[in-house]
Order: sequence, then C-alpha cells, then structure tokens
Amino acid sequence: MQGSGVNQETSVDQGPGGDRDAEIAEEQTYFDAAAGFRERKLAGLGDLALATAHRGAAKPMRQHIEQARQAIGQAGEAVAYGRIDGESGEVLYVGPHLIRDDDSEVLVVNWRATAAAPYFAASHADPRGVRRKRVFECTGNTIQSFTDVVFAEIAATVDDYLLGELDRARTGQMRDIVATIQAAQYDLIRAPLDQVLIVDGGPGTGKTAVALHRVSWLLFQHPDRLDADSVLVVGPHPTFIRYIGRVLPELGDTQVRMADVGRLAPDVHRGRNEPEELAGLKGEARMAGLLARALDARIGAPEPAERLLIGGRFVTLPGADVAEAVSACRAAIGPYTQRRQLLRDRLVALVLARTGVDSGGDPALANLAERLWPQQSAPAFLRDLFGSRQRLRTAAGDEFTEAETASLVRRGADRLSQEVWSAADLPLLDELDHLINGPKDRYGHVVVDEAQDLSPMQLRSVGRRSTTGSLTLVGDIAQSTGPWARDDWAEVTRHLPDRLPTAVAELRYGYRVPRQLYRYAARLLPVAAPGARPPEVVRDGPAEPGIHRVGLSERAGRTVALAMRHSAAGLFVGIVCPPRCRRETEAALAENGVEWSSADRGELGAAVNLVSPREAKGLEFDAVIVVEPEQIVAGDERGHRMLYVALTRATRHLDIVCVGEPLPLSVPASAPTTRDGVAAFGERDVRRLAEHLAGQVRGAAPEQAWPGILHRLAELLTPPAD
Ligand SMILES: Nc1ncnc2c1ncn2[C@@H]1O[C@H](COP(=O)(O)OP(=O)(O)OP(=O)(O)O)[C@@H](O)[C@H]1O
Repeated sequence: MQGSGVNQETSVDQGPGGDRDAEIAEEQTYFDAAAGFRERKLAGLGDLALATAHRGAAKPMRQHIEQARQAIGQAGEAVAYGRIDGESGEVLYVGPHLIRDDDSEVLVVNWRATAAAPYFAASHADPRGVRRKRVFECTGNTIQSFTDVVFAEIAATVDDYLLGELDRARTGQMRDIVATIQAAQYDLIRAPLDQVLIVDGGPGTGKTAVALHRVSWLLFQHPDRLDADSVLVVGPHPTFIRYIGRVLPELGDTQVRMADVGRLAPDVHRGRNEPEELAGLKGEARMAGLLARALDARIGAPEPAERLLIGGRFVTLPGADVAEAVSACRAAIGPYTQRRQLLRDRLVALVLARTGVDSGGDPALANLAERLWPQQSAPAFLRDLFGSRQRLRTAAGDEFTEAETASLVRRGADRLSQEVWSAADLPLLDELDHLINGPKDRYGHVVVDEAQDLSPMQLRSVGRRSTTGSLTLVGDIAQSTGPWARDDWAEVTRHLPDRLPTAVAELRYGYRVPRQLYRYAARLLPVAAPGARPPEVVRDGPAEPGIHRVGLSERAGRTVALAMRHSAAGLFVGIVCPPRCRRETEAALAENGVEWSSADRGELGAAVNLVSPREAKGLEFDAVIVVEPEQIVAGDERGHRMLYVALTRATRHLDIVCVGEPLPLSVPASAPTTRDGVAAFGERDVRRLAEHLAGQVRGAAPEQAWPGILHRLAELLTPPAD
C-alpha cells in the first residue's frame, strides 16, 4: 500500500471531458437496456403475484415469488456496480443481481457469482487477466460518473473511487461495500464454509464489512446447505446490531437473524448491574460444570416403597425398582426434560408390569415423576440456585473456593417475573435452557463480531448454535477489553466446537481512520497490546488530532462546543465519554440545547451521539471527541486498549478534551485478568499451590515479614521484559 499522496499515484483513467460524456452516455444506454429486461421480469412477477394474492393461493408459491423478486432486484436501483474489461477485449458488468436479455445472454453478473471474482480479485500486482476495472457512481440507475483503474499501468493500490467512498459522511447505519471490495477482503468473503474462520485485523480494516458480505456470498453459493434463516450474526450490543442492520437487507438478504449476544438467552428482564469480578466468575467455563451438577442434584431419590393410588387401587412399587429406573434415566444421554419423559415411561411400565393397568395419564404417577424429576425452567432454576448457598456449595464441589461460591449467592425476587438479570447471567440461562430442553435455534453458519471479548460461557452459547461447527469470528486482540480480555485467539477457540479446522486470516489495510489520527492512536500500542501489528492506513485526513487541555470546570463546555462545531459542519459526531464524565456532559448538552442520541440506550442517529467507551466498539463517526482519556484507561483492566478503541472511531476528525494527560501512557495498566490462566491450570491446583506457599511462608518467617516476602516472590515470578 502506498504512503502519502495516494491520489497522485493511482492509475486512474478518466479521459478528457467530451469523451467522458460520450462514454457515460454509452454506458447509460447499456444500463437502461439492462434495467428494461429487469423491469420486464419484475412486471411478470407482479402479474403472478396478483394471481396468487388470493387467500387460497398456496403459501409456497407466494414465497417463491418473493424469493424470485429478491433475486431480480428492485426497479430503479443501479443495474451494476462496475465492469471489467479483459486483456482480450471481453467485458463483464458486475451488479447486485444477475440480468439476462430475452436470449438468455448475460448482461450483468451477480457479484457473488464465481464469474465476478476478477472484478474484486484483480490488483496491480496480479491483474488476473483484467485490463481495466471501471466503478460507476450512480443515482438510482443513472450514471453520474465513473472511475477507471487500468492495471499494469502504474503500481498503485487505492483508487479514487474507494477514497471517495471512504471519505463520504457517515450516518448511524453501516453501508454495503460491494462496489469497492478489496482483493484481500474478497478472499475472506469467499473462504470455504466448513471451517472456523477468524478474521483478525486492526481498527477499520473492514472486518465487520467482510463478515457481512461473507454471509451474503455463502448464502448465494450454498443454497443446498444454507437458507436465509439458517445464518446467525451475533454482535456485542444492541446498538451495534442496529448499526449493521441494513447491510444484509441492502444486499438482498432479508431473513438473516442478527442478535446481540445477550439475546441468545431466554427472554427475561435484563439490566442488573454487578461487579466486574463477579461477571468474570460467571463467565468462566467451569460454571457449565456447576450448572450441570446443580441440575442433576434436583433429581430425587425414591422412598423404600412407593405407594400409589391408581384407578382406585393402591399399587406399591419397590423403591429399588424405582431407583434403578431413576439411575438409568440419569445416565441416559439427552436433555433433562427428555430424560424426565423417559422416567415417566419407565414408571408406567413398572405399574403395568405389576397391575396390568395403564397409568399413563394418572395424576398419582405424574406426582411421583414430578417429585423424583421436577419440571424446570432455566430462569426459575437459576433464581433458586443463586438463592441457596447450600445448593451452590454442593454443586461447586471443590472446583470453586468458598469465597467464589459465596459471591454467587443472591436473594431472588419474590416473583420470578420481577427478577432482574445481569449480562453475565444470560449465558448461564442459555446453558441451563440447553441442559433442560436441548438444542434450539441452530444455524448452518454463525458469525460473531467483536469475538475477542466474549466470555467462555458466551462462546459456548454461540458455538452450540452452529450445527456443523462452521463459524466466522471477527475481532482484534489489540481491542480486547473487559473481564475476558484475550492475548491470542487460542484462548477464544478452545471454548468453541472443534469439529472443523480453524484458520486465522489477517486484514492489513486500515480504511476508516486517517493517517494523522491513527499515528496518534498507535502510540498506545506498545502499552496496550505489545506485539500487535498496526494496520497500514490507506488515506490522509483533513487534520491532526485536536488536543484540548482544559480546567475541570471547562471540560464539559468545551466538549459540547466542539460537538456543535462539527455538527454545524454537517458531520456525524460521536462523543466517547467515560461513565464518570457522563453526567456533566449530558448537562452541558442540555444547557446548550443540543439534541443527542445515547448509543448506550440503543440509539444512534442524531447528529451528536453520546457513547461510552465500551459501547463505542465497532462504531464509527465523522468526528469523534474523546473525553478524559485518563478515566477511560482507569475504567478497565485493559484501559489502554479501551482508549485505543475510542481513538480509532473517527473517519475525519478527532478531538481530545482532558484535564489530565491526553495520552496517558505512563498511567500504569491494571494487572491483566488471570482467570483464563487459572481455569487452564485448574482452580483446585491453584488453591493447593497457594496454600502450600502460604504454609511455607507462615512456618519460616514472622508475620511482619510476609508482605516483603510476597513482594519478592512476585518479582521472582515476573517474566523477564525482553
Ligand atoms: N473495501 C471497502 N470499500 C469501502 N469501504 C470500506 C471497505 N472496507 C472497509 N470499508 C469501510 O471502512 C470502515 C471500517 O470498516 P469496518 O467497520 O468493517 O472495520 P472493522 O475492521 O470491523 O473495524 P473495528 O475493528 O474498529 O470494528 C467502514 O466504514 C467500512 O464501510
């Protein structure tokens, strides 16, 4: 990728004005003709739709028409994104849909078709038989302009059309990038289905865009294995889902389910706050074992003899026979509810064998089954479990310390419907629902964005949604924060199905953040994520970051003044504000009469948007104002990464308003989480080792020397810095 002066180096062939107008007119004739064939097809479908609009008409027929309509496209939309001219003169138009003329000659190929590959894959280094690539700029189906890249002319990489696209004003909704998909992105979009594909890359390298276009491509390429509702896209929070929500429908894929990770759980009342430490514990994979053991402990033991009144007659079942039935069902494979049904069947068989009576519908038998194997729902079960220290302790076994078990205890709401659940409770509910009712909502392919932050319990929740283990994970280790911040992808994949091979592919070029802004943000990398490779930025922005050091009393006012200035210039503005500065910023916005959206409440779309650092992940704005970086750093165990996220949201302008340091590199980072390490080594072993060391210290040194010894021990264990 080139350095500065991108525009001068691109091999753009735009020709003199007159020729150009003639060429546009000629292309327009082609566009009009193609649109004519498309619209005739659509009209034909319209007639068919009228005929089947009758209530009695078959639903499959109506669905077929709808599918056909989606495959044809919409009247009025541009028929093509662009065209390629081969070295031997052949021409291929590439568009959102296939268009043929009345003789079945192809006028435009679908961008997802293999024939379209050279349009995306051709590069100066490897033109793949393409002499020229032309990208059209249209309003509806009217061509306004075009940009040509002539391969093998000058070795440049970023064409004007792409630069124009990257520079365009943003809104609260991401857009499709089909016209300008880059070769490396295209390779990942069409990577094979049967794998766990990890798309890694720095901020703004197009990971989200690639993941969404990959969904569209896979649906087109694998109609035999995937239909539209067999793909799931999971994102980190509802605002993100709303932000990306239009891309797939724009590509014609309207049925794909998109959900924030919390939505995979049963529908409960959310919003409980809890300490990060507790959320971290609930996210650990060993919680799965605890839940399974707790559920198993609900299965009861029979009396020495079970006496039932069935059809007016007393029947006595020997406790040993019932116990045998219970233990056979306990050992059976399958969800809790299914095995409960198995137990009922076995009890019915026992009664039948003794009396010859079919007790299938008898309440006495139902009562016995309920006593031995009580019906469960995930929320009721988890509320009761958290409410009982004893049950938690039993289920925890020696996998959890006493203090950990105690931290899980909480008083449940009197009524289940009043129980408020935390974000970390949701994957536990989902795990339980799975244990109780078995698999549900499964998909042929699952895409997970910002996957680097998910807890093991969330990853389990996502992983079991994939029928075959086919997944696309998208993320950036340098942006990994929160209680589950990761340092490599293996820490993520070990909680996912491993039926298919895993591949990690990196996107290298940064499209969002201009060079001046990225250069500033990248100064955080040695502290935030040593070893992370910064993306190669493809364009320059209009300005260096603005650093505004202010007094405490001016902070909010300056922030809002900057937001107003950018929004008056027509820019889409994001104020990334740590929770501690939120109230003063909201007050200043109100004082100045600024209408704003709260991204944290799922809104995004006003000219000015207020967003917490955590919710800023994945989003982008024309202009970003980052408030008080020191507090952003202090707010997370990986605070420098959080700040890196905040500083890399802007497509044009970045301002930092602060009382403290604008780039607080010297603020010591909190110790990284060790939870995954503990889980890998084994909680029991960690405890034993700690107890052993404590015993040695206690036995060998007086109490006042303990802190000094611990300090020295920590020094001895710290790996060399090299
Ligand atoms: N080939 C492309 N053509 C046009 N725009 C592109 C292209 N690739 C990426 N972009 C744009 O760059 C911006 C960043 O893309 P995207 O959000 O997918 O990046 P990301 O890698 O997911 O970023 P982050 O890690 O910050 O979430 C978006 O506006 C996207 O539309």
